[in-house]
Amino acid sequence: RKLFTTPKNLPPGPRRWPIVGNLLQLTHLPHRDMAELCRKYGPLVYLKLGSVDAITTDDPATIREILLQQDEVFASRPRTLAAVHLAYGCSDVALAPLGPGWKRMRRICMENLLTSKRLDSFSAHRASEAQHLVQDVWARAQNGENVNLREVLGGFSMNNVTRMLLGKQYFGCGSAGPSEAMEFMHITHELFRLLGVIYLGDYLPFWRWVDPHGCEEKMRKVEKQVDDFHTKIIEEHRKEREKRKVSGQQHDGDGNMDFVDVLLSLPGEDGKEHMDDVEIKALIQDMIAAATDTSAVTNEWAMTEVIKHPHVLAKIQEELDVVVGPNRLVLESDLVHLNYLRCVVRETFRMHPAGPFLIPHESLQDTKIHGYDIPAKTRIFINTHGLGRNTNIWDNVEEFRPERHWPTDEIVNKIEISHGADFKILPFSAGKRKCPGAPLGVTLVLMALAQLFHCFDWKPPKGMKPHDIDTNEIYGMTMPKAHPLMAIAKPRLASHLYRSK
Ligand code: HEM
Repeated sequence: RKLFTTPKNLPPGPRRWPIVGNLLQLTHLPHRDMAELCRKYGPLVYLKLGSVDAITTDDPATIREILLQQDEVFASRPRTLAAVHLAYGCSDVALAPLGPGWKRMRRICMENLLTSKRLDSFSAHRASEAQHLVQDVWARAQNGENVNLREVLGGFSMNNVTRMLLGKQYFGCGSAGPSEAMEFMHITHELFRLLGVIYLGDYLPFWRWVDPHGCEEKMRKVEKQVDDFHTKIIEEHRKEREKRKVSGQQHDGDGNMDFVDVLLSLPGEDGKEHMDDVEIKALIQDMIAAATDTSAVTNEWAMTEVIKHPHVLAKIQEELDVVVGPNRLVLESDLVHLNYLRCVVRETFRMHPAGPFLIPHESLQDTKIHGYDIPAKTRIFINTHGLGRNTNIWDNVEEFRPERHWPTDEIVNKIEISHGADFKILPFSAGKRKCPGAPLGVTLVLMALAQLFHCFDWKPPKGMKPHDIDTNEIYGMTMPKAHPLMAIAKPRLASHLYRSK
């Protein structure tokens, strides 16, 4: 067939081996390998991963071309085995291919779950979780313990998300109970891990039949556990609704409804009275996966960099002392005024983006970028980690310097924490697939950081200097720090503020 087809003018890239293509050139940190390839071959690089065509880029103009100019072509998702097993056959939002199914599920999210009105209705929950975070760290600080920031920040994100989605708190005084919390944590961790794995069976069809590490078997096991968990949650909610109906009790408005309640009350497709359980489960599953890990990972990185740079901590606290003062805790309404902290978050996203490759996109048809041929079904690795360290657009890329985001030429109203018109950072992506939870994500990140820096001084554990703290990462769907961040917290406000309800 090769003799009769016109050879494709593919983007430049490394030499490929038969069958495996470039798969063996990728290490356990593929975002770093791909950034290296962009340095060598240019802003757009072609790779053959087994039988799959792939391109990668860390260049703002090329990213804009893919996510905005050619959004229709590149906004689909590959049907990976993890997506099939762990996202209800790709019937969710995040891993669904572009099409009417994705469009409908995304609209349900945008119009019913992630509206500002709905998010506002959970502000009291968020305030109580912020208070709980402060009390938790305070208790640990009183005992002179090192604080495991991964644990406390993970608990904060998880509780916020599960209270909003499922009406349950998993950690702390009102929690659902230790065994249920452990079960939930275990399932979600395993799910994240499997979603992040580059599974060879997706690239080399024969590998799937051999599956020497039993990867697909593990996916099936987690698929079943997740489904049992969601079935239980839906049944509990149905029973509650039934009880309320029998006792004639009403929700006061829909302000008290968690996401499962909302989804149970929505009509289904084609005139059905209700949405299917599978659709509800897929959406809930998506929201838990998309919201918890991203915000917790970002917070741990921000804390890491700030504790490594004491002068940054001092500047954040200076701002907090002016905006909030020493006599109360931070409120959500303060967050828009914390511009230096907002620069810290932008700088964190530059150096440690939560999704190093966003969620991989896939092209729907043959197209061209910069004159090169891009075949249909090409997998797109937009390298946000490489973008933040691209020396063509950033100076001193390894230096954590929030000031670089402070505008020089205008009066600062509010520092935006998104990609910005120049596409130099891309924490929430852009175009059709951009993150629909960005406002909530930004609030969760800013709130946790503002509370922790306002209430406490932070130092590395005894015997360590700030610059000893490591910043190694682990690759996955999200990219956490390799080792949990431990630090010493010293309260800096009057003690009654830590105890108040
Ligand atoms: C700091 C927090 C967060 C970060 C950094 C983040 C980042 C991202 C990124 C990079 C994507 C992939 C976009 C693409 O593939 O082009 C994404 C997708 C998504 N995010 Fe977020 N996110 C965060 C919080 C949230 C929250 C709180 C929710 C919902 C409650 C959420 C829901 C989603 C969904 C549903 C998608 C899939 C969108 C689609 O495929 O159409 N995210 N997010």
